[in-house]
Parts: sequence; C-alpha cells; structure tokens
Amino acid sequence: MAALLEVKDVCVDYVTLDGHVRAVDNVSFSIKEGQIFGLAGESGCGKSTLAYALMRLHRPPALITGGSIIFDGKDVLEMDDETLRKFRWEKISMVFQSAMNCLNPVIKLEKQFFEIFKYHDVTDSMDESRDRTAELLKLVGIAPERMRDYPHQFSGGMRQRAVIAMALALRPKLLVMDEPTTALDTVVQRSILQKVQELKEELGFSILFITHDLSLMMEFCDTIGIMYAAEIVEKASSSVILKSPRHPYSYGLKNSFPPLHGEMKYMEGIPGSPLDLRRIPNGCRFAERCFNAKDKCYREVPPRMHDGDDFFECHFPLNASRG
Ligand SMILES: Nc1ncnc2c1ncn2[C@@H]1O[C@H](COP(=O)(O)OP(=O)(O)OP(=O)(O)O)[C@@H](O)[C@H]1O
Repeated sequence: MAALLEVKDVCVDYVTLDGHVRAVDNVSFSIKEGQIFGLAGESGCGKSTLAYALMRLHRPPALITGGSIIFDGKDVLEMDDETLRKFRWEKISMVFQSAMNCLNPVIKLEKQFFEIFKYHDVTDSMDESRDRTAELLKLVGIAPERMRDYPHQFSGGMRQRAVIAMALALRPKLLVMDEPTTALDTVVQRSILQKVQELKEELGFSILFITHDLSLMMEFCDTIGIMYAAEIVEKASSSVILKSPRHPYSYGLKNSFPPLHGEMKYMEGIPGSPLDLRRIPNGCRFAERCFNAKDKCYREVPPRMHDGDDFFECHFPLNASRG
C-alpha cells in the first residue's frame, strides 16, 4: 500500500545568534492509511519541532533546511499559502500538547466549531453547523446540547475530547496528536485514547501519536519511531520495541515507564541527561549514557541498519534475549 505520509531526510534547524541548532536531523519515516505511528523520546529531542514542520506550522527561528514531506502524493514543502490553508484541517489536523487551552474559554463551543466550518467554506449556516457539531460531539461522547456551553464549564477531559472532535471536523486523513493527554489523569487519558482508536476504526484516518510515555505508546501504536537528540535511532513495530528493542536507548526508555498491564517491575531509568543539541559529539549521540558503549561508539557515527521495514542505528545492538 502506498504511504499516506512520506517523510524523507527532513532537517529542521533553529537559527540562533550562536549558529544553527539542528532539532530534527535527517528524519525519515512513513505512515500508511489507517496506521498509528508513534514518535517517542525524552523532552527536547525534537518531537514537536518535527510535528509542526510536517504541517509547515513551524515559525522562525525554526527553518526546514532539508528533506521532503510528501502527503497523499503532494509535496508539502512546495504548497502555496492557499493550498496550505486547505491542507491543514482538511487533510491533516493536529491536537496540540496543551490542546485544552486552545479553546477560547469565553466563546461558546458551537461558535468555535462554526468558525472552522466557515473558514474552510463548508457552510456559513449556523443551523447546518450545529447539526455537524452535534454529530462530532456525539462521536467523542459529549452530549450535543453541551455545544451551547462555554469551554470553562467543561472538565479537562471533556475539553480535550471537544478539541479532538474539532480536529476531526473536516474528516482529515491524518490526525497528529502531540502529547494529547499528558495533562490528564491516567483513567481519563486511557478513555480518551480508547475513543480515538474507535473513531479511527470508524472513520479510517491515520494517526501520528507523539509522547514521551512509551508504555502508553506501545498500547496504542502499530509502529514506533524512537527519537534521541534530533534523530530517529530505531523504528520498529510496538511488539519489537516491547520484547526485543535493538537500540539501548529504546531499551532504557521502555524500562523507564511502568507497564500498563501485568506485574509491576523495578523501573531502571536512563542515567545522565539528554544531549545538548549545540554540542553534538563525534560518535554515537547516546554513547555517554549507554550501558553498552565501547570505544568505537565514541569515535564513529553508527550506520543505519535495516531489518525489513525496521531500522536501528547502533554499533552494538542488543539481541532479542536482552528485552
Ligand atoms: N527557539 C529555539 N531556539 C533554539 N533552540 C530551540 C528553540 N526551540 C526549541 N529549541 C530546541 O529544539 C529542541 C527540540 O525541541 P522540541 O520542543 O521539538 O522537543 P520535544 O521533543 O517536543 O520536547 P517536549 O516533549 O518537551 O515538547 C530542543 O532541544 C530545544 O532546545
């Protein structure tokens, strides 16, 4: 099946007074129709920068300095402003990290939905907009009559579900969710993700799910890209990441979060702190923190090793029994 989104060798730099800081470095992955692709990594590794760049929502000092982004056969980096305006929401929409705060607390929900329909030339009739809004709210489990309320009258979980309904308003083919439930408690978090999964089955969209919580991600995603210091260092199916990750960073990240099911285990964590992107070392970026690092790791950049659709970048990958 052809990929819906094809990201190839994308680089995004922040242009600072001290020079360029590369926050996304030669990142490549693809998302097929109906697939849920996860992007996991510690804070500051470049996940949000990448998500914004995919929709060309990045703002200076961020600059896309290389690579290609092809969505449904169209080159995103070549789109003019009008094409981009339609592309966002209609083809690809995003639920932001602090999505709950994206709603204007003093404007009724129905008016906020109406603005989207009007802006995208779907309808300028308030009655039709209300019908559409009612359907969308029902989809995410909110009683339609609540559209007449103000967002400040909603709980955090309800606001988040309302934002997801908005993101789905124009039936996009890809939903980008950047830490969509981080501010919510675990029970609400899980019920929202379950809802999103049901909606995906019903409506058939694909998802790019971004989080630092790998346990949650392994439950929710088909395929996972593990990001470290601006690079994807391993890409594999959720079950491979769970049972036999090959990159020591994937292994460490997996063991830093309690499993959602089964026995509680001792959490190991990863020693040290994330790399300062202004100071990229010569060899492997993870070597300083890696329990498996050898001399070569400090000297040579590890090559990308392919295994079918999967890949990893490590001189001394872990074997299956390690996971
Ligand atoms: N305006 C800026 N100027 C220079 N560097 C920046 C700027 N904004 C972000 N960065 C750097 O880009 C890197 C990537 O940031 P980004 O927010 O994409 O990471 P993230 O993985 O999404 O983190 P989080 O989960 O905390 O949002 C960080 O290391 C950050 O220091």
